[in-house]
Amino acid sequence: MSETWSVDEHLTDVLRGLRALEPIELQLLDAQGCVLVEEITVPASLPPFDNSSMDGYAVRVADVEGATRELPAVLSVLGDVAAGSGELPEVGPGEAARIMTGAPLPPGAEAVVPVEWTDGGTGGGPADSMTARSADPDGATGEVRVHRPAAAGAHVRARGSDVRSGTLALRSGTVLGPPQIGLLAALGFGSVTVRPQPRVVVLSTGSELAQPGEPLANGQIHDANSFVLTAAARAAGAVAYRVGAVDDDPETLRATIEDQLIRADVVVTSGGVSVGAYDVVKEALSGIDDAGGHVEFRRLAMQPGKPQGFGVIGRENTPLFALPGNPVSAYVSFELFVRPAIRVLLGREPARREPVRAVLAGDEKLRSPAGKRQFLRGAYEPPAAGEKTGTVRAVGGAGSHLIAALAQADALIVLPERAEEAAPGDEVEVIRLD
Ligand SMILES: Nc1nc2c(c(=O)[nH]1)N[C@H]1C(S)=C(S)[C@@H](COP(=O)(O)OP(=O)(O)OC[C@H]3O[C@@H](n4cnc5c(N)ncnc54)[C@H](O)[C@@H]3O)O[C@H]1N2
Ligand code: MOO
Repeated sequence: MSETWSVDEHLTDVLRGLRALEPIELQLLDAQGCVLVEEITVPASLPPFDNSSMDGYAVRVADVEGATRELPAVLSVLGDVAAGSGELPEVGPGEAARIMTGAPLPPGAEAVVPVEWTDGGTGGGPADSMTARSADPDGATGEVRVHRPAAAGAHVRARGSDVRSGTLALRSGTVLGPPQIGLLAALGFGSVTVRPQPRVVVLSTGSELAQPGEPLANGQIHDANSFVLTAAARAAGAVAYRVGAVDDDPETLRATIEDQLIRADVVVTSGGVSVGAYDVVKEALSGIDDAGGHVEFRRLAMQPGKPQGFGVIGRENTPLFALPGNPVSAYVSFELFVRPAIRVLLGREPARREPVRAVLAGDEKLRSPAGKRQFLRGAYEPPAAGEKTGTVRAVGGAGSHLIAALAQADALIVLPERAEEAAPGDEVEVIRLD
């Protein structure tokens, strides 16, 4: 491990061999966050039929022409048309049908007058609302007095006014968020063809690790990394499986990883990659596996996150990231290398987060080791009204064990290799973590 790689060289090497996952057909809700790989053409117009946008009365325009409170149009009510009604009355001259929002406009009717423009069939003043059918089963009989005229098409949502049959609803390459899933459902698609979410298996290593919720024996700490990395994988759009902590024993680790390969598009480990006598990941994965896979361990010119392992393992050449064990190092490494890899597998562009510029706030200089790219934790404030640049202040120090400060941060302050310090008021590069 004498050579040192830059952050950019490592990321390029990591992404070089990765391709988006092969498309599969998924049920709508399983496709959330996935990239669509087919053009969706509208099979049938939406709405599928002319329907009412108000609770009221479906009328003929000529019947309500000139109607006023003093001289109402008096129409005989044929009955109710509720949403979902399949059988519709024919509305003839002098007639009206009581109609609910979303119900099909019955033949003969040309407009809807809202119930508030009528006496609601009571013979009294203007109605506020209809009486529930359960309380007044005869509410849709007798006469209704209409107090205002309505133009043709008033309060009617025309067939195809949302989307027309045969037009393009969603382009291939669209990321399916809640509104797109809603549209697909409205169009009647139960499943779609997408690039699936990568399955990421996360395991941490270290005989000192205890499961959160369990008491600590002497020398033990709770396993934070398998949780932060699983959560980060989910936030990046993957399906993540947390295996938990494996003891510092190379045979156990090898066997655990092998068992997990069946459900992994990516494996992420934490810990055991530095130069100690118990650095189990390095020990278990150095060299070439039975299927010809190989994990390379490197030293990067960055802080935190100096020791890194990356390669492919098993028969499927599954990418494996061996991240350093310090919790901040593990998380920062994930954001810089694993997240872009997940985005590539998802087929999502851009794979990397675009950094933004921000003015360094606070009253202390930040220091950075020469020749290393440093990622300090920061709290970012977007630009104030009229400003172009936001501000960022450092949260906590540079130590890679400072997980409490990490939890207060929403950004990484990037100090480049050439910089040894940044002073308050300087413009710095920031990677936002939201
Ligand atoms: N002589 C040297 N020592 C170290 C070097 C070096 O260059 N020379 N590099 C340091 C750097 S930088 C890092 S980063 C770490 C990386 O160490 P490992 O990846 O081997 O990780 P461990 O030794 O297993 O653990 C490091 C640290 O993090 C704690 N840890 C580990 N896993 C978890 C977890 N799942 N949850 C919470 N905390 C965890 C662990 O207890 C250690 O304190 O090596 C330095 N040493
Ligand atoms: O690479 Mo280590 O992450 O500096 O603590």
